[in-house]
Amino acid sequence: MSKVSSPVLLRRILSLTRSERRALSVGIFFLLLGSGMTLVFPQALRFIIDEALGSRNQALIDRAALGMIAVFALQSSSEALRFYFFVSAGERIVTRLRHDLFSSLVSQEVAFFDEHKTGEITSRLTADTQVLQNAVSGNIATALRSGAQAVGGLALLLYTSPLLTLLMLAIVPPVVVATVLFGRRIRQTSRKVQAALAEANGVADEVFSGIRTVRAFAAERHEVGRYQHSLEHAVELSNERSRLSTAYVASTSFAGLAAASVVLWYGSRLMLRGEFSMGSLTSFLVYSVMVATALSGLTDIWADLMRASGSAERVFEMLDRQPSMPSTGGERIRELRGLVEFQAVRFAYPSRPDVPVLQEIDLVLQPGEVVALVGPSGGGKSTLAALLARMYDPQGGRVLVDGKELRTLDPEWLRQQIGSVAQEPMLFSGPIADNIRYGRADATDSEVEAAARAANAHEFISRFPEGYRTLVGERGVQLSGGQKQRIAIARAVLKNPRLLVLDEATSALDAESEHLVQEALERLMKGRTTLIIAHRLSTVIGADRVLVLEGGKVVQSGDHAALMGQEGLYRRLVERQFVAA
Ligand SMILES: Nc1ncnc2c1ncn2[C@@H]1O[C@H](COP(=O)(O)OP(=O)(O)OP(=O)(O)O)[C@@H](O)[C@H]1O
Repeated sequence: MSKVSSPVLLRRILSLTRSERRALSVGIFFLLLGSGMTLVFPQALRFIIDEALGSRNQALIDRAALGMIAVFALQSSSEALRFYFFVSAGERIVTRLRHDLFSSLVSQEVAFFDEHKTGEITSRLTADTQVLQNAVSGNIATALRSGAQAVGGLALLLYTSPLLTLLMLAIVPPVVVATVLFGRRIRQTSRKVQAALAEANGVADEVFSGIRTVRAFAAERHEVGRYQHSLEHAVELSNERSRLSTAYVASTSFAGLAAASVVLWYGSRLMLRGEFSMGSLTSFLVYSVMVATALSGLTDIWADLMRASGSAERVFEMLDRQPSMPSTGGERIRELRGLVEFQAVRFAYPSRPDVPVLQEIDLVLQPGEVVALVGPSGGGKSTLAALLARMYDPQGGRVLVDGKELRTLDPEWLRQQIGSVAQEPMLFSGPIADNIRYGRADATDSEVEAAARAANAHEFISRFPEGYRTLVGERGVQLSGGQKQRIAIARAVLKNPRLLVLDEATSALDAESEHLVQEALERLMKGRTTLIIAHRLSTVIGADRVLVLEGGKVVQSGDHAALMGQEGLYRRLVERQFVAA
């Protein structure tokens, strides 16, 4: 489960702070000042008891009290400043971390997203990084302060009485053993807790994005149950973690306070024998409680850091993950003609490697040719289209454009050459114009409008009071299916690609809408090499060639008329499926 050792992880967590060295140095300065002031306090106490009370001198008592107030004022303001510098640095660190993590996530190959739920991924981005932020801004600061107090306190203890100090230090070895034993288990459990929380997040995310389906099936109670179940798992694990942490913290803090009691006992005997003054014993005790508290604070923080390490492991794992498919780099073809070839292509989805989806596909699309894919559901049509856009790499055979294998081409460039219109186009929240511009951010307003006209979208857009500035919500819910399709077509028009991958909507549009979409698509396909997953008779009739895909193989190919002339799947499909079209 945990592959990295704690020191390596801690070093990596610490390395995050490098960019904030200045702010943190200032924070550490105030931290040391504050801790120093805390250490001065017992000295003042000793002074009051031994000197001022001893000599019954009122003026000395007044001076000592004033001095103490000054010490505390300095200590509190240093603490406040320390807090401010550490927390603000922590915010900046985690912001940068989230940015880097997000960049790494979005550049992962598509197959990665098949294997991970979106909720799980966003949980890494938010929950895990939050735990890290707490570690960086809170725990490290407190650890430094406790460390400074422990070291300073010990030095003063040694100075006051080496013998009592050694007595006190007898607790160190058992505490170290407990730290090592508990630390490891806490970290492992923590990792599991974060994973379980991510799982629960995944469920929530799925339900929210599919809320219409949930509502339609009145499945709210079922989903609440599912969420509850995954939460319970997280709670179980986090209870286990709490048990471990509390047992650890309680036993170590008991050890510390027990040691202080032993010191009190032995110190009192020394005082009775006249070897120790009252003030020294008091200050010694305060120092030992201080050191014990600091040490138990340190163990507390250690437990917290181990928790953070569980999250850190997950975050760093993701941050370091190299996508199996690069997103840039490679050759660019100067004047793309649009010749597409599939040569003996074999493919299975990486998430289900033993289920072959495409088998020995051989296919040539001449520049400008429109090829329609038809076939029974699950036959592999969408998969074939996805391979052309290089969403995945085939396990066998090659896909080429203009004679160059896709793997050798710059993926970013390749995707600029491909326009795609999905069955349910995805619109991003923002103005309509920005959505059309998605494929070409530098397009001018008049270019956007021209594209919308070509896509038969201009008219309905200009009917909105705000025209092209109309906002579409998340997933563009307030637009109809046909309108979304036309926005997606406008996007493709604006991009002006050589290659097109189209997925016709299966859902029936009303006749008017249907006609507008169809017309826009025809305009878009003109002169471009097009692979279209066809659901309408008019599309297959208009295509230069039709391929019938069944069980991942091309079982028939030819134009509509030729295929209708043959006994076979195509004719059956047309008679059955397209009858109504
Ligand atoms: N992301 C994925 N991960 C794993 N398997 C997948 C994935 N997408 C599709 N499949 C599987 O691959 C096979 C082919 O699916 P594909 O979507 O290519 O078929 P299709 O012919 O386009 O079907 P439809 O007409 O219903 O859209 C199916 O068995 C499907 O279960």
